[in-house]
Amino acid sequence: MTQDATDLRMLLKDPSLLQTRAYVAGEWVDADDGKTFGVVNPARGDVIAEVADLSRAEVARAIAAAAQAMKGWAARTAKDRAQILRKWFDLMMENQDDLGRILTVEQGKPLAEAKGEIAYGASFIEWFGEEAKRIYGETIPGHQPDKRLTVIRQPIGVVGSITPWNFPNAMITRKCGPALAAGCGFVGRPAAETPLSALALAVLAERAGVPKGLFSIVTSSRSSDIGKEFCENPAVRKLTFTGSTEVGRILLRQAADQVLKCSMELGGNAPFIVFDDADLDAAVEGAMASKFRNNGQTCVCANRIYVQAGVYDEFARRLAAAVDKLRVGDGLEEGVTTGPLINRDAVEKVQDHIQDAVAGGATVVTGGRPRDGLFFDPTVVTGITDKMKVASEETFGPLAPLFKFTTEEEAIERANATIFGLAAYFYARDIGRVTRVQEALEYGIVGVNTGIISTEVAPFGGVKQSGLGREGSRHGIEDYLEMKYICLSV
Ligand SMILES: NC(=O)C1=CN([C@@H]2O[C@H](COP(=O)(O)OP(=O)(O)OC[C@H]3O[C@@H](n4cnc5c(N)ncnc54)[C@H](OP(=O)(O)O)[C@@H]3O)[C@@H](O)[C@H]2O)C=CC1
Ligand SMILES: O=C(O)[C@H](O)CS(=O)(=O)O
Repeated sequence: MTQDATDLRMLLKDPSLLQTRAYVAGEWVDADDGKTFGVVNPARGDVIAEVADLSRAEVARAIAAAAQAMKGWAARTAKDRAQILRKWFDLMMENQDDLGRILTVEQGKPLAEAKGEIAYGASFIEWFGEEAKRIYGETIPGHQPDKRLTVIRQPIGVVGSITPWNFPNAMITRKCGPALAAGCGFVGRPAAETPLSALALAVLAERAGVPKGLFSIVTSSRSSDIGKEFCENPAVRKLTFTGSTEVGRILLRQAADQVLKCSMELGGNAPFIVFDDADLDAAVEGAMASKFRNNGQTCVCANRIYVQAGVYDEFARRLAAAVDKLRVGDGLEEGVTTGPLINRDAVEKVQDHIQDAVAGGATVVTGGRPRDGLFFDPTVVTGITDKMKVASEETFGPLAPLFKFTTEEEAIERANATIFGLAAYFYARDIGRVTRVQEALEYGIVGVNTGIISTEVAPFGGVKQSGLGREGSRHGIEDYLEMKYICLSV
């Protein structure tokens, strides 16, 4: 499919938001060796920008600058830090349309969804600006007459951040929001596929008054090198990562040498269970929202859809009808609901899961084929069994595989039979069943009669091999603080 090359600057009200140099220690810089890497529009296949390709040396400078800048930043009052974060939030919302267009062009999601991510991402900056003012300590009754005991909480230090391509704005703000609110310095390395959204965030951080050097965005195609700098540089005291469990394991191994504190938001394999007492129309609506958000490219997407035998055929029929209404295309086009996948590997993974299922006897009810470029049919497949790849691997694409079950106990056992434990969903109306199932599911997040759970006010994170720690909520700032116990002898 030949289409005009994307001229992103023509799409923006404020073209200065489109930066291709890295933001290091308060300056916009090229790589020391002048190298760049290309950023591709997944909907059209054209290179939309050449971005500075940094090595460890530039990242080390960003870390040193963050360590220096955080001394003054941590000494400011919480209210002062909160006011600057609030200004950053305001600027993100004022520029929501431009930030959304940059995000759509580099990641692919439809503009309406991209603008939704900007609001979601901005909400973490707003939320943690408020939480900055609630970092309380405590006093403890002394264990001896001459002892006065207190506990204070202080910023952990410089934070290294590595984030994925599927939410190029919100995954960064879900980390830098609490980090800056706590008084930390922050060095963020965005995915090579989607650096432009991160650089636009840095433009607005500068305008909001975030001190030079405190916040850096280090763009690089050499992800492994940057990860090693974060894990080996003694000035880094915290590593926060969102991405696959496979890469999370690599980083945890590397972080062990320095006993580096880590937050890990990793892969998922979400079950979506429809019981025979469910509101079927609501269940279809929830399955559509959970499964096809970001074209299935989120870690909390329904990956396995279990339907009780009595309603299986009717649910499959209604879901296929809803899927057929989706409109696949360039996210900048009006009315498009489903963009491209991020790259060729992603297309091949979806195709592999479908071919594996059909080889095992499953039936494609609708969709099932790749289209031009990186586009793929939204797909529903019935007759899925636990032996198929889609039962144990995360598809990360627009495939809705329907498993049939008979009893509540069987559904819970099969839903929990995975190394992952991020999000799970189920639809039922019997209050006894709702109570039993929500407590029995081994997941960090459970959606009951809803397919969308993401909000800045609630703790987001997984159990088992889906991660360590929580992001968002009043808990999300804890990972950026250290607790100090002071024993004063009077
Ligand atoms: N739990 C959650 O919130 C999320 C989980 N994921 C999971 O990630 C997978 C797909 O996303 P994807 O981005 O491909 O995940 P990856 O884990 O491959 O990449 C995530 C980030 O890590 C970087 N990276 C890759 N290898 C290394 C390394 N050795 N050292 C340091 N950094 C590295 C990548 O850089 P680059 O891309 O430049 O190689 C990217 O910025 C799925 O399994 C999905 O479930 C994704 C998003 C959110
Ligand atoms: O990376 C992801 O998939 C996000 O964490 C999912 S969400 O927070 O946007 O729901």
